[in-house]
Amino acid sequence: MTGTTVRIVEVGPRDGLQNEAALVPTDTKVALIDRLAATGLAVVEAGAFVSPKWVPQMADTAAVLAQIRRPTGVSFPVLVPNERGLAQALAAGVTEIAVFAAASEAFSQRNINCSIAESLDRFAPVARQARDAGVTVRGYVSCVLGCPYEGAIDPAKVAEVSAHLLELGCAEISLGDTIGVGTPAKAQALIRRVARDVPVAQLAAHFHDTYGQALANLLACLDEGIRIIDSSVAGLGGCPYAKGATGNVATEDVVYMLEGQGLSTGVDLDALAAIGGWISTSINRPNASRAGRALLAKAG
Ligand SMILES: CC(C)(COP(=O)([O-])OP(=O)([O-])OC[C@H]1O[C@@H](n2cnc3c(N)ncnc32)[C@H](O)[C@@H]1OP(=O)([O-])[O-])[C@@H](O)C(=O)NCCC(=O)NCCSC(=O)C[C@@](C)(O)CC(=O)[O-]
Repeated sequence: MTGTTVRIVEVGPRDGLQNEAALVPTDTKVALIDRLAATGLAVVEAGAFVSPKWVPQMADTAAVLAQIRRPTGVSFPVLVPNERGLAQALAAGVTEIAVFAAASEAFSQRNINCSIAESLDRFAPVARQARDAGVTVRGYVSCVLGCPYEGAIDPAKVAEVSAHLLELGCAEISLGDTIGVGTPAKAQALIRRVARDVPVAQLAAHFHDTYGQALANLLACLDEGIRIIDSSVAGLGGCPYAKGATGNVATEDVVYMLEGQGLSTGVDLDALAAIGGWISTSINRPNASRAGRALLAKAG
């Protein structure tokens, strides 16, 4: 694996901040995204065109997109739940969107107020119109290793939803352990099952770190050929539907582990650690990155 490149999808400004109770000022979001985009990250998820009643924190996504610098080589995808969200995304000049489904019926209802089948029907015209406009589409599947309402999830269901998203034209499918309950053997079994229906090169691992298993799970996924990892600077985030659920695995921790394993990320870890420290202080939350805290302590 040494020398292999792993693409990191930074989801902090979206998945991380969407759960903050206090509204984060637009200027802070813009500064966060601009700083992240200067670290060597190729993808920084910038927001979501969802209902502001459901997720008030993402209500300023258009304003954020209007103000960020957009350096060449960095993409700034946004989440889109329906055609209305797509229209807003296209008006904002995005080049990449993500639709989001779940492998759990109960989670799908709570998150987007419809069944899995209804969500996939809803995404069909979204994906088609996006691709017609030259916009790349990513697909998320939530609850791939467990659901706060349904408990264990059958990997075959994850494979079925993932394959459907692929058929709709998603360029890649991100597998979300939304509540961070997975363990390495389960993560490995999941990837093996899903990879029977979706090429592993088109799969991303999106792990929350609630039970402290995310890095171990990622290693198991890397062994299975996964080369796209979602993570959140300073481990920002949580899940409104699962008490105690923490944010995504911290980007600093992922970069530290990958580079230590001889894998290449192209990301400036010291710069990332500084951003993690800054955003944690700015929004008054603990910095959840172990590597970030260690690097900041070392730097004095
Ligand atoms: C899907 C809906 C819209 C259905 O919501 P609904 O209430 O069933 O739909 P609706 O069509 O009846 O719309 C309700 C209201 O929202 C408005 N609306 C409708 N669409 C939009 C839009 N695009 N932008 C702005 N406003 C919108 C619409 O106009 C209406 O406003 P009202 O008439 O009541 O004033 C809603 O449930 C929703 O927005 N859900 C978003 C939930 C969300 O963002 N969750 C977090 C992201 S997923 C995630 O974090 C998991 C992930 C991806 O990270 C992976 C993992 O870790 O598992």
